[in-house]
Amino acid sequence: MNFGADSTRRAGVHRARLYSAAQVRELDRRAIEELGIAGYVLMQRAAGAAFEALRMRWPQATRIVVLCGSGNNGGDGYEMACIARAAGFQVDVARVGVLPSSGDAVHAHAAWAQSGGFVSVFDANFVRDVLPQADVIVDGIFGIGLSRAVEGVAADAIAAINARAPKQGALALDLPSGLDADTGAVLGTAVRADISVSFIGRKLGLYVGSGPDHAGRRAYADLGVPSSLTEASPSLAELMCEDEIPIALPRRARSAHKGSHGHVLLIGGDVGMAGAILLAARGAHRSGAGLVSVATRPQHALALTAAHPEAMFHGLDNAAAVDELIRRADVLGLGPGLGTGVWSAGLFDRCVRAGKPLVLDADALSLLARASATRLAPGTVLTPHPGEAARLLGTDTARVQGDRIAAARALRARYPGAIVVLKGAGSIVLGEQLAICPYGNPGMGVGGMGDVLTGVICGLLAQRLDAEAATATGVLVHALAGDRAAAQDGERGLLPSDLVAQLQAVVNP
Ligand SMILES: NC(=O)C1=CN([C@@H]2O[C@H](COP(=O)(O)OP(=O)(O)OC[C@H]3O[C@@H](n4cnc5c(N)ncnc54)[C@H](O)[C@@H]3O)[C@@H](O)[C@H]2O)[C@H](O)CC1
Ligand SMILES: [K+]
Repeated sequence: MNFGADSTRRAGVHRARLYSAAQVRELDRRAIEELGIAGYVLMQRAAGAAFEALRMRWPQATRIVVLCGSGNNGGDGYEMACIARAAGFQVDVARVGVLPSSGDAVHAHAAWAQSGGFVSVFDANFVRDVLPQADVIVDGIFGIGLSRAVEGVAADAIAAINARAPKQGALALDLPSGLDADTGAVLGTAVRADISVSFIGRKLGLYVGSGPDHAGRRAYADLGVPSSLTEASPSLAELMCEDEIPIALPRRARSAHKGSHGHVLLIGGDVGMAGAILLAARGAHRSGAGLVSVATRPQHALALTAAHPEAMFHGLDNAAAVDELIRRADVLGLGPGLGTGVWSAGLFDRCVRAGKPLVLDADALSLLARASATRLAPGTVLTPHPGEAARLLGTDTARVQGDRIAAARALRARYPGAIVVLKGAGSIVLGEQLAICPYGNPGMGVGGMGDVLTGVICGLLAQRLDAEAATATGVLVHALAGDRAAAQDGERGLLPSDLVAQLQAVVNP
């Protein structure tokens, strides 16, 4: 399967592009009208690519069931049935809804019928008698044409796919049916696939919202649409990739010394919340900062020094004492365990006015939400999770999660020039570019992981990456370290310190 060159070259790295349904339709149209690639040929290529992906994922499979909707996604399914049968597979096809009545899918259905193929009606009998025989179920119900919440027989078909036996696989054509191609929202119900094969352009919805939960492994086939076309067409976002790290973090000069790698000042750790600022300090050190200072409550300074002697811990009785520490630092990270009381608010005001590279996280974001008139210096990094984003936007978490891209854009509109991280499955980094991180895992849904991220981003800023590069690279490094930690002993029980332990390997690829 050809992995397309639908990527953008950033600093020598190929970042795949992510598209909306409308943008892919435009690509389809231009491929057909400008390059003369017939829509039906694209459909045949889509079916061929999907069949190749099926063979690679399930090499022992000999029997498949293909569930076809009434549109061109169903057309892909009929074509795939023809190819599988010609390859010697036992193939059962059922229509979910009506047969195609227009478009290329009509030809595909005709090809299946002319090859002697039969089309069953998807119903309870089919679920009882035929579906359980399949090694793999192919989801050709809906693709980018999904336009409303799924119900009726389509919902029944999706439920049947999701109730498949553990030994059965599910391959989604273009998108898991029921998933919104643009936002990754589930419209009523959606297939949980083992693999989704996306055609011509990778759909953004596979990487954000509920996409990561439904897509399974995300494969892609360009169907022979040349990069000259995809590169010239608008896309919604870029997909971060591991290859960026050695480009963003070049080898160090042999003559380097601790002053060469910047000085981070982390501020937080209000009474009883010292752990958060300690995790941030470790994150900053493990991402390569030369010097790390921590401004915290006096009663924590001694214990923290014992826990992480590599950093310098300063106990502050009052906020004014932080001015000298800010003067000596290159980068400020504010928020982990900061609290929102008088001491905390005084530190917030001083950091926001300091005019130094600044990362605001956790309680600093709560203080920012309260300080409605605050203007942030361009390049300030905000790292909210969905709940913090909702507070900053004056909305609720469900709205943020319903369209994460829109929420990130709203945050950047509210704080012009800020670099926004919207954390969660498919973390979003919005600066000049909109980038999605496809790495990370549910084991990272543990308190403290965000504190580490704050430290990592500060550490990269201290090494003179620009705000957007430091933020994107920091999110990428953090997620990859989380995946390495999960690969060791699993996701459940994963701790921030396990992720910290993987950082050094990730930042030295
Ligand atoms: N040349 C091309 O365009 C290629 C397209 N490919 C495949 O085509 C689909 C998009 O096909 P389309 O016909 O536009 O829509 P769908 O098949 O995704 O949807 C079918 C049909 O269903 C109706 N519908 C929408 N929502 C619902 C709902 N909730 N309940 C019931 N019915 C619904 C609506 O009328 C749709 O038209 C694309 O994803 C690719 O798989 C080829 O792969 C490449 C060439
Ligand atoms: K589908």
